[in-house]
Amino acid sequence: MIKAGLLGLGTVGTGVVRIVEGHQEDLQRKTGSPISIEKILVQDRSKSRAVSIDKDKLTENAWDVIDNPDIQVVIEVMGGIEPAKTYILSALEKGKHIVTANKDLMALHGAEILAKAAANGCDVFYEASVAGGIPIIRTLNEGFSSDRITKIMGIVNGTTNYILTKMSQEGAAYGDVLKEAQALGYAESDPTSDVEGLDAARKMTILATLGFHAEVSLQDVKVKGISAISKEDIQYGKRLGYTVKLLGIAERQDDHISVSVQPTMVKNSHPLASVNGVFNAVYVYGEAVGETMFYGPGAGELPTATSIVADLVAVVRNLKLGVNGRELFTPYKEKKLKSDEQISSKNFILLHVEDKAGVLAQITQIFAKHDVSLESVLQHPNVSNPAAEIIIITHDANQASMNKVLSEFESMDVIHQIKSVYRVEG
Ligand SMILES: NC(=O)C1=CN([C@@H]2O[C@H](COP(=O)(O)OP(=O)(O)OC[C@H]3O[C@@H](n4cnc5c(N)ncnc54)[C@H](OP(=O)(O)O)[C@@H]3O)[C@@H](O)[C@H]2O)C=CC1
Ligand SMILES: N[C@@H](CC=O)C(=O)O
Repeated sequence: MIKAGLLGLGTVGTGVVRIVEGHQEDLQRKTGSPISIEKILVQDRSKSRAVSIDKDKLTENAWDVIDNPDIQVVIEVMGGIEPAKTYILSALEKGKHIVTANKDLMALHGAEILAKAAANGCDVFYEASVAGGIPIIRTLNEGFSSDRITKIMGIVNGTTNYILTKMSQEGAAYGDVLKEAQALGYAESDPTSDVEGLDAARKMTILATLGFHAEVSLQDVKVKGISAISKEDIQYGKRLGYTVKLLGIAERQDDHISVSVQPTMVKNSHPLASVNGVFNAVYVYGEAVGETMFYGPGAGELPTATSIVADLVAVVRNLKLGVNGRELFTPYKEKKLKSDEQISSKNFILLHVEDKAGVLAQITQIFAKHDVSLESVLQHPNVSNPAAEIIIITHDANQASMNKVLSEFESMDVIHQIKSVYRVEG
Protein backbone atom coordinates (compact mmCIF):
# COMPACT_ATOMS: atom_id res chain seq x y z
CA MET A 1 0.00 0.00 0.00
CA ILE A 2 1.33 3.45 -1.00
CA LYS A 3 0.18 6.19 1.35
CA ALA A 4 -0.04 9.77 0.16
CA GLY A 5 -0.77 12.98 2.04
CA LEU A 6 -2.71 15.87 0.54
CA LEU A 7 -2.00 19.51 1.32
CA GLY A 8 -5.31 21.19 0.38
CA LEU A 9 -8.84 19.98 -0.35
CA GLY A 10 -10.24 22.74 -2.55
CA THR A 11 -11.15 22.48 -6.24
CA VAL A 12 -8.12 20.38 -7.25
CA GLY A 13 -7.71 18.42 -3.99
CA THR A 14 -11.33 17.30 -4.23
CA GLY A 15 -10.69 16.02 -7.76
CA VAL A 16 -7.62 14.11 -6.56
CA VAL A 17 -9.66 12.32 -3.87
CA ARG A 18 -12.39 11.48 -6.40
CA ILE A 19 -9.93 10.04 -8.95
CA VAL A 20 -7.82 8.09 -6.44
CA GLU A 21 -11.01 6.53 -5.01
CA GLY A 22 -12.95 6.20 -8.26
CA HIS A 23 -10.08 4.74 -10.34
CA GLN A 24 -8.52 2.68 -7.55
CA GLU A 25 -8.68 -0.66 -9.35
CA ASP A 26 -7.05 0.71 -12.51
CA LEU A 27 -4.43 2.55 -10.47
CA GLN A 28 -3.53 -0.68 -8.69
CA ARG A 29 -3.10 -2.47 -12.00
CA LYS A 30 -0.97 0.35 -13.39
CA THR A 31 1.29 0.63 -10.35
CA GLY A 32 1.05 -2.77 -8.71
CA SER A 33 -0.04 -1.16 -5.40
CA PRO A 34 -3.17 0.10 -3.77
CA ILE A 35 -2.92 3.85 -3.18
CA SER A 36 -4.58 5.66 -0.31
CA ILE A 37 -4.88 9.29 0.70
CA GLU A 38 -3.93 9.00 4.36
CA LYS A 39 -4.11 12.55 5.70
CA ILE A 40 -5.38 15.86 4.29
CA LEU A 41 -4.36 19.36 5.36
CA VAL A 42 -7.10 22.02 5.29
CA GLN A 43 -7.48 25.45 6.84
CA ASP A 44 -10.82 24.71 8.41
CA ARG A 45 -11.83 21.14 9.37
CA SER A 46 -15.41 22.20 10.13
CA LYS A 47 -16.10 23.37 6.57
CA SER A 48 -18.47 21.17 4.54
CA ARG A 49 -16.66 19.35 1.72
CA ALA A 50 -17.70 18.61 -1.86
CA VAL A 51 -16.51 15.01 -1.50
CA SER A 52 -17.36 12.55 1.26
CA ILE A 53 -14.30 12.10 3.43
CA ASP A 54 -13.53 10.45 6.76
CA LYS A 55 -13.26 13.46 9.13
CA ASP A 56 -10.35 11.80 10.96
CA LYS A 57 -8.26 12.21 7.82
CA LEU A 58 -8.60 16.00 7.93
CA THR A 59 -6.06 18.03 9.87
CA GLU A 60 -5.27 21.71 10.32
CA ASN A 61 -1.68 20.84 11.24
CA ALA A 62 0.62 20.41 8.21
CA TRP A 63 3.15 18.42 10.26
CA ASP A 64 0.59 15.62 10.66
CA VAL A 65 1.26 15.05 6.95
CA ILE A 66 4.93 15.99 6.63
CA ASP A 67 6.14 14.16 9.76
CA ASN A 68 3.96 11.10 9.19
CA PRO A 69 6.43 8.22 8.63
CA ASP A 70 3.83 6.19 6.70
CA ILE A 71 3.35 8.89 4.05
CA GLN A 72 5.73 8.49 1.09
CA VAL A 73 4.23 11.05 -1.30
CA VAL A 74 3.02 14.57 -0.51
CA ILE A 75 0.58 16.13 -2.98
CA GLU A 76 0.56 19.92 -2.64
CA VAL A 77 -2.65 21.53 -3.90
CA MET A 78 -3.02 24.36 -1.43
CA GLY A 79 -1.44 27.04 -3.67
CA GLY A 80 0.56 30.19 -2.88
CA ILE A 81 4.24 30.53 -2.05
CA GLU A 82 4.30 30.28 1.73
CA PRO A 83 3.71 28.09 3.65
CA ALA A 84 3.59 25.71 0.64
CA LYS A 85 7.32 26.17 -0.06
CA THR A 86 8.37 25.41 3.52
CA TYR A 87 6.12 22.33 3.58
CA ILE A 88 7.53 21.00 0.30
CA LEU A 89 11.18 21.58 1.26
CA SER A 90 10.59 19.97 4.68
CA ALA A 91 8.86 16.97 3.11
CA LEU A 92 11.79 16.54 0.68
CA GLU A 93 14.25 16.66 3.60
CA LYS A 94 12.31 13.77 5.09
CA GLY A 95 12.65 11.81 1.83
CA LYS A 96 9.05 12.25 0.68
CA HIS A 97 8.26 12.60 -3.02
CA ILE A 98 6.31 15.63 -4.19
CA VAL A 99 3.49 16.14 -6.65
CA THR A 100 2.34 19.73 -7.02
CA ALA A 101 0.03 21.89 -9.15
CA ASN A 102 1.67 25.06 -7.87
CA LYS A 103 2.94 27.07 -10.86
CA ASP A 104 3.59 30.13 -8.73
CA LEU A 105 5.99 28.15 -6.61
CA MET A 106 7.61 26.20 -9.44
CA ALA A 107 8.07 29.35 -11.55
CA LEU A 108 9.69 31.28 -8.70
CA HIS A 109 11.46 28.59 -6.67
CA GLY A 110 11.55 25.55 -8.97
CA ALA A 111 15.37 25.47 -9.09
CA GLU A 112 15.68 25.39 -5.28
CA ILE A 113 13.00 22.71 -4.97
CA LEU A 114 14.56 20.53 -7.68
CA ALA A 115 18.01 20.90 -6.07
CA LYS A 116 16.60 19.80 -2.69
CA ALA A 117 14.87 16.86 -4.39
CA ALA A 118 18.10 15.80 -6.11
CA ALA A 119 20.01 16.00 -2.81
CA ASN A 120 17.45 13.73 -1.18
CA GLY A 121 16.87 11.31 -4.08
CA CYS A 122 13.24 12.37 -4.36
CA ASP A 123 10.83 12.90 -7.24
CA VAL A 124 9.16 16.27 -7.86
CA PHE A 125 6.46 16.18 -10.52
CA TYR A 126 4.38 19.22 -11.48
CA GLU A 127 2.42 18.29 -14.61
CA ALA A 128 -0.76 20.03 -13.38
CA SER A 129 1.04 23.35 -12.97
CA VAL A 130 0.79 24.13 -16.70
CA ALA A 131 -2.34 23.75 -18.83
CA GLY A 132 -4.35 21.69 -16.30
CA GLY A 133 -5.28 18.43 -17.99
CA ILE A 134 -2.84 18.58 -20.94
CA PRO A 135 0.29 16.46 -20.33
CA ILE A 136 2.57 19.11 -21.81
CA ILE A 137 5.43 18.88 -19.31
CA ARG A 138 5.83 15.15 -19.88
CA THR A 139 5.58 15.80 -23.62
CA LEU A 140 8.41 18.36 -23.57
CA ASN A 141 10.59 16.28 -21.24
CA GLU A 142 10.07 12.92 -22.86
CA GLY A 143 8.22 13.06 -26.18
CA PHE A 144 10.50 15.81 -27.53
CA SER A 145 13.72 14.75 -25.80
CA SER A 146 15.23 13.99 -29.22
CA ASP A 147 14.35 17.35 -30.80
CA ARG A 148 15.41 20.99 -30.57
CA ILE A 149 12.40 23.13 -29.70
CA THR A 150 12.43 26.62 -31.25
CA LYS A 151 8.94 27.91 -30.45
CA ILE A 152 6.33 27.29 -27.77
CA MET A 153 3.12 29.23 -28.10
CA GLY A 154 0.26 28.65 -25.74
CA ILE A 155 -3.16 29.57 -24.55
CA VAL A 156 -2.25 28.58 -21.01
CA ASN A 157 -4.80 30.44 -18.91
CA GLY A 158 -8.32 29.02 -18.96
CA THR A 159 -9.93 31.96 -17.17
CA THR A 160 -8.83 34.56 -19.73
CA ASN A 161 -9.62 32.30 -22.66
CA TYR A 162 -13.10 31.76 -21.20
CA ILE A 163 -13.55 35.54 -20.84
CA LEU A 164 -12.26 36.38 -24.34
CA THR A 165 -14.39 33.66 -25.93
CA LYS A 166 -17.59 34.92 -24.27
CA MET A 167 -16.75 38.54 -25.13
CA SER A 168 -16.06 37.62 -28.75
CA GLN A 169 -18.88 35.14 -29.37
CA GLU A 170 -21.65 36.57 -27.18
CA GLY A 171 -20.63 40.21 -26.71
CA ALA A 172 -20.65 39.50 -22.96
CA ALA A 173 -19.34 42.07 -20.47
CA TYR A 174 -15.87 41.42 -19.05
CA GLY A 175 -16.87 41.64 -15.35
CA ASP A 176 -19.83 39.24 -15.69
CA VAL A 177 -17.77 36.55 -17.41
CA LEU A 178 -14.97 36.86 -14.85
CA LYS A 179 -17.50 36.16 -12.09
CA GLU A 180 -18.69 33.05 -13.98
CA ALA A 181 -15.10 31.79 -14.33
CA GLN A 182 -14.58 32.27 -10.59
CA ALA A 183 -17.79 30.36 -9.76
CA LEU A 184 -16.66 27.50 -12.01
CA GLY A 185 -13.37 27.17 -10.04
CA TYR A 186 -11.13 28.22 -12.97
CA ALA A 187 -9.80 31.51 -11.58
CA GLU A 188 -7.02 31.89 -9.02
CA SER A 189 -7.98 33.04 -5.52
CA ASP A 190 -6.80 36.49 -6.68
CA PRO A 191 -8.08 36.62 -10.30
CA THR A 192 -5.82 39.63 -11.03
CA SER A 193 -3.06 37.13 -11.70
CA ASP A 194 -5.23 35.53 -14.39
CA VAL A 195 -6.43 38.69 -16.13
CA GLU A 196 -3.15 40.60 -15.91
CA GLY A 197 -1.25 37.69 -17.46
CA LEU A 198 0.86 36.74 -14.45
CA ASP A 199 -0.55 33.21 -14.18
CA ALA A 200 0.25 32.64 -17.86
CA ALA A 201 3.71 34.18 -17.37
CA ARG A 202 4.47 31.72 -14.58
CA LYS A 203 3.41 28.83 -16.79
CA MET A 204 5.50 30.14 -19.70
CA THR A 205 8.51 30.40 -17.35
CA ILE A 206 8.13 26.69 -16.65
CA LEU A 207 7.56 25.72 -20.32
CA ALA A 208 10.44 27.86 -21.63
CA THR A 209 12.82 26.45 -19.00
CA LEU A 210 11.91 22.88 -19.99
CA GLY A 211 11.71 23.51 -23.73
CA PHE A 212 14.95 25.49 -24.04
CA HIS A 213 16.90 23.86 -21.12
CA ALA A 214 17.90 27.28 -19.79
CA GLU A 215 16.81 28.67 -16.42
CA VAL A 216 14.20 31.23 -17.49
CA SER A 217 12.97 33.40 -14.64
CA LEU A 218 9.68 35.22 -14.26
CA GLN A 219 11.48 38.57 -14.67
CA ASP A 220 12.52 37.50 -18.18
CA VAL A 221 8.88 37.34 -19.32
CA LYS A 222 7.33 40.49 -20.81
CA VAL A 223 3.75 40.48 -19.57
CA LYS A 224 0.56 42.20 -20.67
CA GLY A 225 -2.91 41.02 -19.65
CA ILE A 226 -6.39 41.30 -21.11
CA SER A 227 -7.93 44.05 -18.99
CA ALA A 228 -7.35 46.78 -21.63
CA ILE A 229 -8.87 44.85 -24.56
CA SER A 230 -11.89 46.71 -25.93
CA LYS A 231 -14.93 45.52 -27.88
CA GLU A 232 -13.60 47.67 -30.73
CA ASP A 233 -10.36 45.63 -30.86
CA ILE A 234 -12.31 42.39 -30.94
CA GLN A 235 -14.65 43.70 -33.66
CA TYR A 236 -11.86 45.04 -35.91
CA GLY A 237 -9.95 41.79 -35.41
CA LYS A 238 -13.02 39.84 -36.55
CA ARG A 239 -13.47 42.05 -39.63
CA LEU A 240 -9.91 41.37 -40.68
CA GLY A 241 -10.05 37.62 -39.97
CA TYR A 242 -8.35 37.54 -36.55
CA THR A 243 -9.34 36.36 -33.07
CA VAL A 244 -7.87 38.01 -29.98
CA LYS A 245 -6.18 35.47 -27.67
CA LEU A 246 -3.93 35.84 -24.66
CA LEU A 247 -0.84 34.00 -25.89
CA GLY A 248 2.30 32.95 -24.09
CA ILE A 249 5.07 33.03 -26.69
CA ALA A 250 8.55 31.57 -26.13
CA GLU A 251 10.98 31.65 -29.05
CA ARG A 252 14.57 30.60 -29.57
CA GLN A 253 16.91 31.57 -32.38
CA ASP A 254 20.65 30.91 -32.36
CA ASP A 255 20.43 30.12 -28.63
CA HIS A 256 18.89 33.51 -27.83
CA ILE A 257 15.42 33.34 -26.34
CA SER A 258 12.46 35.61 -25.70
CA VAL A 259 9.38 34.92 -23.61
CA SER A 260 6.23 37.02 -23.44
CA VAL A 261 2.56 36.92 -22.55
CA GLN A 262 0.43 39.30 -24.55
CA PRO A 263 -2.98 39.66 -26.17
CA THR A 264 -2.39 38.62 -29.77
CA MET A 265 -4.40 38.84 -32.99
CA VAL A 266 -4.39 35.23 -34.15
CA LYS A 267 -5.29 34.61 -37.81
CA ASN A 268 -8.48 32.54 -37.91
CA SER A 269 -6.75 29.86 -39.99
CA HIS A 270 -4.21 29.23 -37.18
CA PRO A 271 -5.19 26.26 -34.95
CA LEU A 272 -4.87 28.41 -31.79
CA ALA A 273 -7.66 30.73 -33.00
CA SER A 274 -10.33 28.06 -32.53
CA VAL A 275 -9.34 27.12 -28.98
CA ASN A 276 -12.32 28.39 -27.02
CA GLY A 277 -13.75 28.55 -23.50
CA VAL A 278 -11.67 27.16 -20.66
CA PHE A 279 -9.70 25.03 -23.12
CA ASN A 280 -5.94 25.50 -23.37
CA ALA A 281 -3.62 24.58 -26.20
CA VAL A 282 0.12 24.54 -26.52
CA TYR A 283 1.70 24.79 -29.96
CA VAL A 284 5.25 23.46 -30.05
CA TYR A 285 7.62 23.79 -33.01
CA GLY A 286 10.61 21.48 -33.09
CA GLU A 287 13.39 21.67 -35.69
CA ALA A 288 12.93 18.00 -36.57
CA VAL A 289 9.25 17.37 -35.86
CA GLY A 290 7.89 20.68 -37.21
CA GLU A 291 4.50 21.89 -36.00
CA THR A 292 2.60 20.12 -33.20
CA MET A 293 -0.26 21.20 -30.97
CA PHE A 294 -1.68 19.85 -27.71
CA TYR A 295 -5.23 20.68 -26.69
CA GLY A 296 -7.39 20.09 -23.63
CA PRO A 297 -9.02 21.56 -20.55
CA GLY A 298 -6.67 24.01 -18.84
CA ALA A 299 -8.35 24.24 -15.46
CA GLY A 300 -11.09 22.76 -13.31
CA GLU A 301 -11.36 20.01 -10.74
CA LEU A 302 -11.11 16.71 -12.61
CA PRO A 303 -8.91 17.76 -15.58
CA THR A 304 -6.30 19.18 -13.21
CA ALA A 305 -6.58 16.21 -10.86
CA THR A 306 -6.00 13.86 -13.82
CA SER A 307 -2.52 15.33 -14.22
CA ILE A 308 -1.85 15.17 -10.47
CA VAL A 309 -2.83 11.52 -10.20
CA ALA A 310 -0.78 10.68 -13.33
CA ASP A 311 2.22 12.18 -11.50
CA LEU A 312 1.34 10.10 -8.47
CA VAL A 313 1.37 6.99 -10.68
CA ALA A 314 4.83 8.02 -11.97
CA VAL A 315 6.14 8.34 -8.39
CA VAL A 316 4.74 4.94 -7.41
CA ARG A 317 6.23 3.29 -10.51
CA ASN A 318 9.60 4.84 -9.67
CA LEU A 319 9.27 3.57 -6.09
CA LYS A 320 8.74 0.05 -7.43
CA LEU A 321 11.82 0.35 -9.62
CA GLY A 322 13.87 2.19 -6.97
CA VAL A 323 14.67 5.04 -9.38
CA ASN A 324 13.12 8.09 -7.72
CA GLY A 325 14.89 11.41 -8.20
CA ARG A 326 16.31 10.48 -11.62
CA GLU A 327 13.96 12.60 -13.75
CA LEU A 328 14.44 16.12 -12.46
CA PHE A 329 15.20 17.78 -15.83
CA THR A 330 17.42 20.53 -14.52
CA PRO A 331 18.45 23.23 -17.06
CA TYR A 332 21.91 22.85 -18.59
CA LYS A 333 22.18 25.75 -21.07
CA GLU A 334 23.30 29.32 -20.46
CA LYS A 335 20.37 31.73 -20.73
CA LYS A 336 20.82 34.42 -23.40
CA LEU A 337 17.89 36.79 -23.88
CA LYS A 338 17.02 38.32 -27.27
CA SER A 339 17.38 42.07 -27.66
CA ASP A 340 14.50 44.16 -29.12
CA GLU A 341 16.38 44.06 -32.47
CA GLN A 342 16.15 40.25 -32.42
CA ILE A 343 12.43 40.01 -31.56
CA SER A 344 10.31 40.17 -34.66
CA SER A 345 6.60 39.82 -35.45
CA LYS A 346 3.74 41.17 -37.53
CA ASN A 347 1.73 43.86 -35.73
CA PHE A 348 -1.83 45.16 -35.63
CA ILE A 349 -2.10 48.88 -34.85
CA LEU A 350 -5.34 50.80 -34.34
CA LEU A 351 -4.97 54.59 -34.49
CA HIS A 352 -7.52 57.35 -33.95
CA VAL A 353 -6.47 60.10 -36.36
CA GLU A 354 -7.58 63.44 -37.77
CA ASP A 355 -9.67 62.85 -40.90
CA LYS A 356 -7.97 65.16 -43.42
CA ALA A 357 -5.84 65.03 -46.55
CA GLY A 358 -2.26 63.80 -46.17
CA VAL A 359 -2.60 62.07 -42.78
CA LEU A 360 -2.19 58.58 -44.17
CA ALA A 361 0.90 59.71 -46.11
CA GLN A 362 2.47 61.13 -42.92
CA ILE A 363 1.81 57.89 -41.09
CA THR A 364 3.18 55.61 -43.81
CA GLN A 365 6.32 57.80 -44.06
CA ILE A 366 7.13 57.06 -40.41
CA PHE A 367 6.87 53.32 -41.05
CA ALA A 368 9.13 53.68 -44.11
CA LYS A 369 11.67 55.75 -42.13
CA HIS A 370 12.10 52.89 -39.66
CA ASP A 371 12.10 50.19 -42.32
CA VAL A 372 8.74 48.70 -41.31
CA SER A 373 6.86 47.35 -44.30
CA LEU A 374 3.03 47.30 -44.31
CA GLU A 375 0.82 44.38 -45.22
CA SER A 376 -2.53 46.21 -45.17
CA VAL A 377 -4.12 49.53 -44.20
CA LEU A 378 -7.82 50.02 -43.54
CA GLN A 379 -9.45 53.39 -42.88
CA HIS A 380 -12.83 53.63 -41.21
CA PRO A 381 -14.72 56.86 -40.42
CA ASN A 382 -15.56 57.19 -36.74
CA VAL A 383 -19.22 58.21 -36.65
CA SER A 384 -19.12 59.55 -33.11
CA ASN A 385 -16.57 62.33 -33.78
CA PRO A 386 -14.88 63.99 -36.78
CA ALA A 387 -11.98 61.58 -36.80
CA ALA A 388 -11.08 58.34 -38.48
CA GLU A 389 -9.80 54.99 -37.31
CA ILE A 390 -6.88 53.48 -39.16
CA ILE A 391 -6.02 49.84 -38.78
CA ILE A 392 -2.59 48.81 -39.98
CA ILE A 393 -1.13 45.34 -40.24
CA THR A 394 2.64 45.31 -40.66
CA HIS A 395 4.83 42.65 -42.17
CA ASP A 396 7.41 41.12 -39.81
CA ALA A 397 9.15 44.00 -38.05
CA ASN A 398 11.63 44.02 -35.21
CA GLN A 399 10.55 45.34 -31.83
CA ALA A 400 13.17 48.11 -31.78
CA SER A 401 11.87 49.59 -35.07
CA MET A 402 8.27 49.28 -33.90
CA ASN A 403 9.13 51.12 -30.66
CA LYS A 404 10.64 53.98 -32.71
CA VAL A 405 7.52 54.17 -34.92
CA LEU A 406 5.20 54.27 -31.91
CA SER A 407 7.30 56.86 -30.14
CA GLU A 408 7.11 59.14 -33.21
CA PHE A 409 3.34 58.59 -33.41
CA GLU A 410 3.01 59.83 -29.83
CA SER A 411 4.28 63.28 -30.79
CA MET A 412 2.22 63.69 -34.00
CA ASP A 413 -0.71 66.13 -33.76
CA VAL A 414 -2.72 64.31 -36.42
CA ILE A 415 -2.72 61.14 -34.32
CA HIS A 416 -5.22 61.60 -31.49
CA GLN A 417 -4.59 58.22 -29.88
CA ILE A 418 -2.62 55.05 -30.40
CA LYS A 419 -5.65 52.99 -29.44
CA SER A 420 -4.14 49.49 -29.55
CA VAL A 421 -1.06 47.59 -30.63
CA TYR A 422 -1.10 43.81 -30.84
CA ARG A 423 1.31 41.20 -32.05
CA VAL A 424 -0.11 39.21 -34.97
CA GLU A 425 0.34 35.45 -35.37
CA GLY A 426 -0.54 33.26 -38.31
N1 LIG B 1 -8.35 25.45 -9.91
C1 LIG B 1 -7.76 25.05 -11.03
O1 LIG B 1 -8.40 24.82 -12.06
C2 LIG B 1 -6.29 24.85 -11.06
C3 LIG B 1 -5.50 25.10 -9.97
N2 LIG B 1 -4.15 24.89 -10.03
C4 LIG B 1 -3.34 25.11 -8.85
O2 LIG B 1 -3.70 24.14 -7.87
C5 LIG B 1 -3.53 24.68 -6.58
C6 LIG B 1 -4.85 24.55 -5.81
O3 LIG B 1 -5.84 25.27 -6.48
P1 LIG B 1 -7.38 25.17 -6.04
O4 LIG B 1 -7.73 23.78 -5.69
O5 LIG B 1 -8.13 25.85 -7.11
O6 LIG B 1 -7.38 26.07 -4.72
P2 LIG B 1 -8.55 26.22 -3.64
O7 LIG B 1 -8.46 27.60 -3.12
O8 LIG B 1 -9.83 25.73 -4.18
O9 LIG B 1 -8.10 25.20 -2.48
C7 LIG B 1 -7.03 25.42 -1.62
C8 LIG B 1 -7.05 24.37 -0.51
O10 LIG B 1 -5.89 24.50 0.28
C9 LIG B 1 -6.25 24.71 1.65
N3 LIG B 1 -5.31 25.70 2.16
C10 LIG B 1 -4.93 26.86 1.57
N4 LIG B 1 -4.04 27.51 2.34
C11 LIG B 1 -3.85 26.75 3.43
C12 LIG B 1 -3.05 26.87 4.60
N5 LIG B 1 -2.25 27.92 4.78
N6 LIG B 1 -3.09 25.87 5.51
C13 LIG B 1 -3.89 24.82 5.32
N7 LIG B 1 -4.66 24.62 4.23
C14 LIG B 1 -4.65 25.58 3.32
C15 LIG B 1 -7.67 25.21 1.66
O11 LIG B 1 -8.30 24.81 2.88
P3 LIG B 1 -9.87 25.07 3.19
O12 LIG B 1 -10.61 24.21 2.21
O13 LIG B 1 -10.08 24.66 4.59
O14 LIG B 1 -10.09 26.53 2.94
C16 LIG B 1 -8.25 24.49 0.44
O15 LIG B 1 -8.69 23.21 0.79
C17 LIG B 1 -3.05 26.11 -6.77
O16 LIG B 1 -1.63 26.10 -6.75
C18 LIG B 1 -3.54 26.46 -8.17
O17 LIG B 1 -2.78 27.47 -8.79
C19 LIG B 1 -3.53 24.41 -11.15
C20 LIG B 1 -4.26 24.13 -12.26
C21 LIG B 1 -5.70 24.36 -12.32
N1 LIG C 1 -6.46 30.10 -13.02
C1 LIG C 1 -5.86 29.15 -13.88
C2 LIG C 1 -6.08 27.77 -13.34
C3 LIG C 1 -5.15 26.79 -13.92
O1 LIG C 1 -3.96 26.90 -13.88
C4 LIG C 1 -6.47 29.25 -15.27
O2 LIG C 1 -7.48 29.92 -15.42
O3 LIG C 1 -5.90 28.68 -16.20
